[in-house]
This record gives sequence, C-alpha cells and structure tokens, in this order.
Amino acid sequence: AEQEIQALQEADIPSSDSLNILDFYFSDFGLPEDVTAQATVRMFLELNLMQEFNIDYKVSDLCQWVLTVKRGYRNNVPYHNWNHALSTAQSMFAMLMATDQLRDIFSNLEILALMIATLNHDLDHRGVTACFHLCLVVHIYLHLHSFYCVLLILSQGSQILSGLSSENHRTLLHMVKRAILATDLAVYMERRTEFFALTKKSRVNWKTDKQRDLLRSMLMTASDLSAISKPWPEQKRIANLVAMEFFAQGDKEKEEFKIKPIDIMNRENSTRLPYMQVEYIDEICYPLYKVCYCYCICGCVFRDTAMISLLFQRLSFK
Ligand SMILES: CCCCn1ccc(=O)c2c(N)nc(-c3ccccc3)cc21
Ligand SMILES: [Zn+2]
Repeated sequence: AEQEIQALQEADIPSSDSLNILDFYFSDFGLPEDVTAQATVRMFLELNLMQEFNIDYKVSDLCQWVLTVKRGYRNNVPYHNWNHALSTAQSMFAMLMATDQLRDIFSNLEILALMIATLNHDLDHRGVTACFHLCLVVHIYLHLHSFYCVLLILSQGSQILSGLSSENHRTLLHMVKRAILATDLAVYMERRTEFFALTKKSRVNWKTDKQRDLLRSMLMTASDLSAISKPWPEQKRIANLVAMEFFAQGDKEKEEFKIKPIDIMNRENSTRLPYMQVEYIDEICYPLYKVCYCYCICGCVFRDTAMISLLFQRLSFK
C-alpha cells in the first residue's frame, strides 16, 4: 500500500479532458485501477477542494484517503464495487461542472460533502446479502456505509479535513451522512414527490437548509443510478452486473434459506429482465432525470440526449 500511495503522489495526474470525466457518458470500463485513483484526485483538484480546504494532497493526505476508500470496497462483488463508487462520484462531478447553476447554489463545503458521500456511499458492500427483506438490508447497510465512511474519515486522523474549523467539520459530517442515507431508494421514493413539486415552481432560490438537503439528496440518487442514463452499451453492461448480483442473492436464498427469491432476484426470470429494466426506467429513473438534468444543462440538451437514449433502449428491449 505504501508504494501505491507513493506512486499516486508522484504520478502526473491526467487532465479532466484526457480522462473524459466531464462527460455524462463517461465509462470507467477498462480504466486501469491506478488511473481510477488519479481520476478521483483530478476531480478534487478541478473542484478546487484542495486549495479551499487546504487538503495537501502531495503530502499524501488525499492520496492516502482515496486509496483507503478504494480498498474499502470488495472486488469480488459484480456491481457494488469501487468502479460503482467512482462512477457515482464522476456523475456528481459531471453534474456540478456542467453549468454554473449547481456551483452557484452549493457552498464549497456542500460540494466537498457530495464528493465524499458519492465515493463512500456503498463502502464495504457485500453484494445484496442473504435476506429477502431487501429494503431492510439496504436500510441497515446504508447506516453501516455511512458509519464506515465517517469512521474512515475520522480514523485517518481526518487528515484531509484537518484544515476545517470544528464548525465546518461537524456540518460536513452531518451532510455526508444525510447524503449517504439519501441513496436508499426507499428514502428517494418517499422524498421525490416534494422535490418534483418544488422544481415545478418557476423560481426556487434553494436558500433554506431543507431545500438544499432535498436537492443534495436527489442529486445523490441521480449520481447513484446514472448508469441508466448512459449510452446503451454501458447501460446494458451495468444492468447485467446488477442482475448478476441480484441473481447471486436469489441463489443464496434458495440454497441457504430454502425460500423462493423475489422476482428481480430469481434467475429463472432472466428472460423478463428487459421488461423489468423498462419498468425500472419508467417508475424509478425517468421522473428524476427528467428534472435533474434540467438543472445541470441549460437548454436541456443532455436531457433530450438522455431521453433519446432511454427511448432507444426501450425500443431495443421490445
Ligand atoms: C441495489 C439497487 C440497484 C439499483 N440499480 C442500479 C443501477 C442500475 O443500472 C440498475 C438497473 N439497470 N436495473 C435495476 C433493476 C433490475 C431489475 C429490477 C429492478 C431494478 C436496478 C439498478
Ligand atoms: Zn450505489
């Protein structure tokens, strides 16, 4: 691990353009592991989070922390691994950088919280473990992830946060926990109605803590599920990884618990996967991206592209 930190510290961090991390269609597929760590450092650099919070990444604070987070994920899990964490963070980064709108709304502390939360939100995920109450498991997990994340930050003697005032430190940890818990799909489904109603109003100034917390939470879900809004080959690849994880879960339930798994985890239903994907897009994803991308791309150019790619996917499923 020492030489990995050394290597990352001494590496010439590639530019955002050469890494394509500003793109909504970014894919980490085939990206060497050391480059994934460099891409993470590049995102923190690009957002000026180093200077703002004097995170001295050359002294290995940020490098060490990024590599510790990367190690916190299990590489024997098809979907909920470091690549998912990086993709989630990159989606948040791409939305924050797409126009000035979000960076005008959020403080630098909020941006730091969103980047830390996206990177850590599925820490130590074991794949959806053997318990047929998926929501219960996810719920417990997310508290575990956020607990791990906070531990990780504190356990590093919070070197990356040593530049923060105690007030900022406390506020940041609170926002990180809230953001990680927001990635629980049950929480998202419960809160999104309020968000959609709010965004229907002509001018929202996003000034109250409640509104800002809601917007941060919705952006966490938009980042977490962003694979669904990517060009078809990438979306299909991720959908298959998710299905692999779900079916492995279902197999475990059949063998160990002698119970019939729920539909989405039952390998016997794999022929219904296209239908389940369309339902997942229509019920869970589309309503959110319809709104979120409006806030990130003036003129909604990307929204149309995303919608076209989503519609294309639906057609290709049929
Ligand atoms: C554990 C939560 C995973 C959520 N998730 C994250 C990213 C994705 O890309 C996808 C996806 N493509 N499909 C599904 C899905 C498949 C069948 C039935 C219901 C949902 C889920 C999903
Ligand atoms: Zn996730």
